[in-house]
Amino acid sequence: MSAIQTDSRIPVSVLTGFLGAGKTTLLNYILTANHGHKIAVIVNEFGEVGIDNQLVVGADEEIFEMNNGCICCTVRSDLIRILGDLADAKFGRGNRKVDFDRVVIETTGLADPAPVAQTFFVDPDIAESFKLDTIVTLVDAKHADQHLDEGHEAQEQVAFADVLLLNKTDLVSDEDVQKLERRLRSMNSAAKLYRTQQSQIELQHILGINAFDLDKKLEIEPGFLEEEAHEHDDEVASIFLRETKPLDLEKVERFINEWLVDHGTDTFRYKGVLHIKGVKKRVVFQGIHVLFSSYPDRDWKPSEVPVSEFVVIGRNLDEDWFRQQFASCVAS
Ligand SMILES: Nc1nc2c(ncn2[C@@H]2O[C@H](COP(=O)(O)OP(=O)(O)OP(=O)(O)O)[C@@H](O)[C@H]2O)c(=O)[nH]1
Repeated sequence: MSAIQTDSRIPVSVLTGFLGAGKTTLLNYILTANHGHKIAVIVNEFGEVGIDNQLVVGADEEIFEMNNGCICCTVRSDLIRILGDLADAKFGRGNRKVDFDRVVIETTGLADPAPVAQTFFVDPDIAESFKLDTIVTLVDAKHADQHLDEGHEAQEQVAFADVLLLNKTDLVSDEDVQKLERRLRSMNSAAKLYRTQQSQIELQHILGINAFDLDKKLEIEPGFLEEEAHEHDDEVASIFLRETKPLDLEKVERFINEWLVDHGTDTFRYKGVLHIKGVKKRVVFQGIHVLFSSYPDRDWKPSEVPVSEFVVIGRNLDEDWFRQQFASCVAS
C-alpha cells in the first residue's frame, strides 16, 4: 500500500471580510471563471431576507442561503445541517445526489471567522467529511481603516485570514495602499497578501491551497477550539424594506440624498433591487456608507413579480424614518 494517503475530504474555502469589501464580487468571479471545479456555495446574510442570492450569478445552481442570523453564532447549527446534507448528497447517502468537489462559504460582513472555522474541527461528522482549506479575507481599501478602528469583527477577520485580498485599490492612492498593507501585515504577518480590483485574483491563489493550519491558529487564539459563539455589537442592526408597487425615480433619489447626508456614516451597507416605474429592468442599488451606486441590471423575468426590496445594515438606525421615507417613494 502506498505510504501516501489521499485526503478524500471535501475542501472548504471561507470568504470573509467586512460589509461591502467585495465577497459577493469574488464569489461571482469564482462562479464564472473557467476552472473546472464543481462548487457548492453557502451564502449567509445578516438581514432577515437574503439579497445576495439575487446578486449572485447563476443563482439557480447549488446555492444554499442562510439568512436571519449570522453564521458565526445564531445560525451555526444551520451551517452544520447544510454541510451534513451536502455530504450525504455527495456521497449518495440520501435520496438526492449532488455532484460537487468543493464548497465555498460566503459569510456575513459581521462574522467572526474563528467560530466558523471551529465548526470544521469540533463537529465530528463535519470533520470527517470536510476539510477547511483556506480563509480568504477581503479588505476594502477605501474603508478598512475606519472599520479596523471601530470594529472587533473587522480585526478578527484580518487576524484569522490565510489569504488577504486588499481590494478596491482603484479607490485610493498607492501611498494609502502601502500604508494599509503595513497595518494589515502588523496584524497578520503569516497570511499571503494580494492587491485586487473587483476581487479579481487567480483562483490558484485562493482555492485548494491547503493554507489553513490549525496549530498556527491556536498560536493566535489558544482558546479557538473552546470558544463560545461570537457576540455581536448590539447596536448594529438591519432593516429590510419591501414594496411591490412601482417606485418613482425622482422620489427615490431624494430619499437617498437625504439618507446619505443624515445617516451615511451610520449605514455600513445597503443593497437591493428596485422596481422603478417606467423602467423595464430591475435596478440594482447598493452602497457602503456614502459611496453609493445604482444601475439597471436585467429585465424582470416573466416568472417574477417585480418588487423593490433592500436591506440596510448599520448602527443606531432610525427604522421609522427609513420606513416612512421608503413608503413615500411609491409612484402615484
Ligand atoms: N471601485 C471598486 N468597487 C468594487 C470593487 N470590488 C467590488 N466593488 C463594489 O463594491 C460593492 C460591494 O461589493 P460586494 O461584492 O457586494 O461586497 P460584499 O463584501 O459581498 O458585501 P456584503 O455581503 O454586503 O458584506 C459593489 O458595488 C461592488 O461592485 C473594486 O475593486 N473597486
